[in-house]
Amino acid sequence: MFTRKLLTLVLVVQPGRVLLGMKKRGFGAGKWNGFGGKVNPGESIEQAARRELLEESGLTTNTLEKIGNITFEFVGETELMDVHIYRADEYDGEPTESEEMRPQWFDIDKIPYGKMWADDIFWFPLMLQKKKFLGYFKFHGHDVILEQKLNEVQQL
Ligand SMILES: Nc1nc(NC2CC2)cc(N2CCOCC2)n1
Repeated sequence: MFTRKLLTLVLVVQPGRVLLGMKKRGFGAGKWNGFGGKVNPGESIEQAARRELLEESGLTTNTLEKIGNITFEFVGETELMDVHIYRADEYDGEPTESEEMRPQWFDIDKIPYGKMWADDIFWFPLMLQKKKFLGYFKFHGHDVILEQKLNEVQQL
């Protein structure tokens, strides 16, 4: 009944601040988010995460740590989004605007949750505490969460 679309999301975190990108087009345009997107055939999820990070922000990293997996359902749609979330605590390069994303550093206490996907305010605190989590969010449209589950786990 449901198919799954594999997607990636990378959050680059430094002491006291996190790098977000303003999505300039496509899915989630107008929202701040981490860097990520689709997994191509023949690519591992981690390789896709690294590729999207480089394409969208100009950064590479040696320290990609898997920290979460969230499944998203949209009422009336049969394709679930299976988002694999990573944290990078170190990076190489300079944040660079791309066609997709305009990167900007945010102090941890000034994360613009009102201009991000509605789920982020729930799991960002776990991500920032380096906790690992599994989640499920049921959306009505792009703004209303009808149901949610979020559990900390010891391993992913
Ligand atoms: N932060 C975040 N929240 C999402 N919520 C679901 C849309 C309701 C999706 C998403 N991404 C999906 C697209 O690929 C990048 C990550 N990233």
